[in-house]
Amino acid sequence: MIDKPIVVALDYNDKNQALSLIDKLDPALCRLKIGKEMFTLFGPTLVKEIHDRDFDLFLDLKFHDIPNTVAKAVSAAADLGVWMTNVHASGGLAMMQAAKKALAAYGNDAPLLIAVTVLTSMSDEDLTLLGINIPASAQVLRLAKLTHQANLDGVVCSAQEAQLLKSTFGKQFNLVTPGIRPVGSDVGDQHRIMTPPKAIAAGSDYLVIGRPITQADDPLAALSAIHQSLQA
Ligand SMILES: O=c1ccn([C@@H]2O[C@H](COP(=O)(O)O)[C@@H](O)[C@H]2O)c(=O)[nH]1
Repeated sequence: MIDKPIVVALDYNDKNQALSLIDKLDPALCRLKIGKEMFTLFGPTLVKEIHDRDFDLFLDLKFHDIPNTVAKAVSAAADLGVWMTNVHASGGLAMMQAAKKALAAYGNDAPLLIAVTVLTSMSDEDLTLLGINIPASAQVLRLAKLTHQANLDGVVCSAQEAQLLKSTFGKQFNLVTPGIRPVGSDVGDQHRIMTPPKAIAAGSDYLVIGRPITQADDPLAALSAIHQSLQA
């Protein structure tokens, strides 16, 4: 198991609420993620406030645009000093290659660049509605191949595809898996889910976990129970 596999997804509309949770967390034990909601509300200032607290930050903005625009967007993310950022693999090979090339200028300071395959909220039926008539796992594999070809650092997928992708692309290709649900927690809008220990056993490198922690009555206790479940 990778060091610090848990990435807490902070999806709050209240910065103080987020900071009050962050201030109770230990940067030696977990990483953090902010996405479209918090970055749109609080921008680079929040990124700095999180970095000031010594956390590795995944800036989950899922860029999906023409190559030139995405290359500039990932460079802007790199300028913020984030640990990881991402694009949508369905933006295509040329877009992912342009993004990767833009980060070369940052050398060892470049963030990890990964690509979203199929959102964990989507089922096979949702793909059919988009005219994609193959199972989600097959579409994930197809987009992961493109991502690997573009030399990105890994993909966002569900833990349900982790075993297939690890055996296809090997250890170095990072698998970042949202849709993590401890036994008994609300599934919400997620479809392709797995528990934390099963996700690690399947080959997930990073477990992105939001509401099971942030919406818990005691977020610290929820996080600590997940930690414990991974040590067993
Ligand atoms: O396929 C994806 C890509 C990103 N996400 C993000 O992960 C978290 C999950 O939060 P939960 O509350 O644990 O469901 C959230 O920020 C999503 O934007 C994803 O769920 N699936």
